[in-house]
Amino acid sequence: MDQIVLENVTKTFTTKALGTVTAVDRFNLKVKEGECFSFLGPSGCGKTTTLRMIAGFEDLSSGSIYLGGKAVSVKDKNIYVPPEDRGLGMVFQAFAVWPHMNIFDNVAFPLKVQKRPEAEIRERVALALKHCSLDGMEKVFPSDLSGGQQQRIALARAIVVNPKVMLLDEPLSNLDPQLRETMRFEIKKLQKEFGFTIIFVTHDQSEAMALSDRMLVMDMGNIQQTGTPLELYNNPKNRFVHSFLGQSNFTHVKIKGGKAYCQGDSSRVVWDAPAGTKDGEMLMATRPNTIDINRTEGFCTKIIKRVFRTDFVEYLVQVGDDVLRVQTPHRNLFSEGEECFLRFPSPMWYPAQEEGADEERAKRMIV
Ligand SMILES: Nc1ncnc2c1ncn2[C@@H]1O[C@H](COP(=O)(O)OP(=O)(O)OP(=O)(O)O)[C@@H](O)[C@H]1O
Repeated sequence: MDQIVLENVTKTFTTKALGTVTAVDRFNLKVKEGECFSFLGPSGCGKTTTLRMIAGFEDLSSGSIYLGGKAVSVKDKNIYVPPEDRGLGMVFQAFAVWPHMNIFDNVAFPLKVQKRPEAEIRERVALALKHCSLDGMEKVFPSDLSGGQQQRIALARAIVVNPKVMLLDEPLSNLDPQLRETMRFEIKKLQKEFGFTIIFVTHDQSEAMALSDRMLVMDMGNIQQTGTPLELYNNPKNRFVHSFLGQSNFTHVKIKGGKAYCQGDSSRVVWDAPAGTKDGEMLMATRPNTIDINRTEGFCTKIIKRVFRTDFVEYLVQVGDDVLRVQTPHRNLFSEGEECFLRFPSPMWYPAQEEGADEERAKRMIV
């Protein structure tokens, strides 16, 4: 069953400084029950606004939202269900545990708002604390706890209402990298135990890749691509998605008769273009760790620079007008200035004119 459905959801904001900005533009999405789904995108692309509309904190400019098959926001029918009646758990970036309340009272708060009987509150808080490894700490105040423990209070407070949907907006961004890793694991564990559907908002690609069953990449209010982490990483449909998920090289080439020629050195073939590619300018996109650098076969060039990193060696090499990064394990090392050959197994190909898309997007947003 689809647990969360967004149909043509649009949100515009009007401010004196910027005029009207389309924060979310005709957004369509279906998230299945029990799925962990991430929104990924750069700052200002509309992730939080979308989440806030699902939560009911933000009105829609147009479109509809359904949770568990029930209409919760339908603009043209004036349907609006307030946040507390949407059956959601939420954890936000500034996780806002109340410093003047002990752990028990923090976690019990949503149930007290719902005026649940005392005995039920005690039972449910105890269960939530146990699942978040906070049992026995009921009387402790948040100020005496670490960031990770405080984050657990926020999680316990979210799961105590038995939500069908959990909205997580950059919930780990205040934590150090090791704790982030642990908390990711805790969230997945809680999801398994409680079976809720997650929408996870982040601008951290590795976090989204590690947590999600499916995810989408947004840019300037628009969904660029939706799919599993692997689909998006291996088959990014445009240059933006390619560069947002992992590291990218973009090589300017000119296609002629199925061959990709160097820009800046038009007599040299870099690689074969896919069958049927029309003549003209294109971008050949590669990941630095997929380029085969060797001493015998491929496009001949020289090492401009070599940099040692912990897990790999990075070389900078010239291909036509572009400098590419190549990353390989620490063996068969090349020296700076040494001749080398490059092979590009399965590059992606994008239109060269996509380059101007950033300005275009910016223009489109101010109407
Ligand atoms: N209350 C508001 N009034 C005016 N403009 C707003 C408001 N809230 C958001 N915006 C604008 O809407 C756009 C999307 O913002 P949003 O916070 O959804 O982005 P985001 O992807 O969550 O960014 P971040 O990762 O930085 O949190 C931005 O251009 C932002 O300036």
